[in-house]
Amino acid sequence: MQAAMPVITVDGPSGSGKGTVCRLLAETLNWEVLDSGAIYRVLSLAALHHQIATDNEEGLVPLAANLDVQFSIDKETKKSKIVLEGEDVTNTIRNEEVGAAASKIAALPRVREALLRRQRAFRTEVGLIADGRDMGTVVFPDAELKIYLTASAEERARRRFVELNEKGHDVTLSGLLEDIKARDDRDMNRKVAPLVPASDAIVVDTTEHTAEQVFKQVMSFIQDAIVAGKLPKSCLPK
Ligand SMILES: Nc1ncnc2c1ncn2[C@@H]1O[C@H](COP(=O)(O)OP(=O)(O)O)[C@@H](O)[C@H]1O
Ligand SMILES: Nc1ccn([C@H]2C[C@H](O)[C@@H](COP(=O)(O)OP(=O)(O)O)O2)c(=O)n1
Repeated sequence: MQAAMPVITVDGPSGSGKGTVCRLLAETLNWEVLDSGAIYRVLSLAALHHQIATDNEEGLVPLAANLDVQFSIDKETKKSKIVLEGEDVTNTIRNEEVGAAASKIAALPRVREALLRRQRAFRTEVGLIADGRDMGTVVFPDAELKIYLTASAEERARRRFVELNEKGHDVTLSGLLEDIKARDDRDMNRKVAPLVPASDAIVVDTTEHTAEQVFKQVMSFIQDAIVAGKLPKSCLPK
């Protein structure tokens, strides 16, 4: 039987820089990315389309189990594309309302259970960078390297403000800070798979660091894992 491919997990709260670091890592190592948050976001949009409330666990479980979603990478732009029930939802799922609804749905134990197999199926021919909240604790507890990114809520709200402003969204810094705190509270205090660093995760506070600095630091952890024999040397580019 073929050995399971290596996994690097990157967990942390909203705006801590997970997506940015995961994209850079995937490009450098030429590995696949699992954006697990996008799965929860897509499910919350599907629930909206099918008029299923975010607390209706009975209704959400079959929707999660049969979610008609495709993740792909556009060959020309190299950007990821997400299609739900035939509709391109790549941008729609990124707004804060969908994020908040995703966080509510994500608190339901049977919904999480229904999405487990779909997430684990991302571990295929090459290595996997897994981005989320419970990648190191629940989905890939045997991952070769686990990173937990964090930053102050104020800095994370500031980052989102800059990002959404650039995209032309009408948002306020105080509103985003409130949203981020509410989401942290829900994600960290739910009963199943709460957002916590795995006991064997390396915690990195990114508040005072640029994305480039954080990426370099994570690359140094990869080097350490190679020296320790946890990751194969072949995972680094020639
Ligand atoms: N270390 C950093 N310093 C400043 N801005 C950052 C940093 N890391 C990411 N960003 C920016 O902050 C925003 C949120 O980052 P993102 O990677 O989407 O976070 P997450 O996936 O954890 O929610 C993006 O606009 C990104 O460009
Ligand atoms: N592995 C995961 C990923 C996301 N979630 C939930 C909780 C999060 O608030 C929402 C949205 O996650 P997402 O990673 O897209 O959010 P951010 O980009 O970090 O703002 O989904 C989860 O419970 N478990």
